[in-house]
Amino acid sequence: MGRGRYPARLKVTAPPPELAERYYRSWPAHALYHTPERFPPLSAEGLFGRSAPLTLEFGCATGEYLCALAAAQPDACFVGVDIVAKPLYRAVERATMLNLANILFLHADARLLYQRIPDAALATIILHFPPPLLRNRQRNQLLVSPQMLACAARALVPSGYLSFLTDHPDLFALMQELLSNFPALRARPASPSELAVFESHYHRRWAARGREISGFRIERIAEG
Ligand SMILES: C[S@@+](CC[C@H](N)C(=O)[O-])C[C@H]1O[C@@H](n2cnc3c(N)ncnc32)[C@H](O)[C@@H]1O
Repeated sequence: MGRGRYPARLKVTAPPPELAERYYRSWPAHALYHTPERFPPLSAEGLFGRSAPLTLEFGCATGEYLCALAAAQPDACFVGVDIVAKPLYRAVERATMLNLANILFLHADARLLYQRIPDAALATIILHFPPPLLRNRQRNQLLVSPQMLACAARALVPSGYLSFLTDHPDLFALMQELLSNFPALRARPASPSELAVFESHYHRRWAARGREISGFRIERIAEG
């Protein structure tokens, strides 16, 4: 079954400079790879200049889910990352309409960001409906990976958690298999309604197609 071309079809334009300055950063892959020290640490201090619980969404698309969280929790900070720019332009429109002061969108490859996240910088990581790139030639593009889990095990605060949802049974099984190598992370299967405060565009889309949606709540174990 096709996964759709929704972001490619979006009719949006790049935000004007004042809104880009407020809500949008672009961290190009070649610069992140060769000169990562040019970029600030991915933390509340580094990006917002304040100390606050930080939620990071890998693959946030149009920011629908993250903007709703940011509006509900004005004292916390939120960063949405996506490798495609167009949906992030829509995310900036949403943040502007809601006049949010606690959210940023980062145009970047999540896989190159792990190294920029300091230890214990994140309260929550959201990984909802990442693309199931399970063919051999796509495997190195997967966000469900040992590198992402190693990042979570180190970058989450103790008792912080990663919320993972997928409509793809093989991706769920892969996550389960990888988790067994991370004793610092305690995972339990969790229902979509426990993990998501509401259903995003993709959530609704896969549910409407009758796909079973499953997830894990993956917590960093607090040191004893
Ligand atoms: C199916 S959408 C899910 C959107 C959102 N999380 C939701 O729940 O509705 C997956 C998103 O992951 C993004 N993505 C895929 N690989 C990525 C990567 N390496 N880094 C950042 N974003 C990525 C895609 O561009 C796409 O917007």
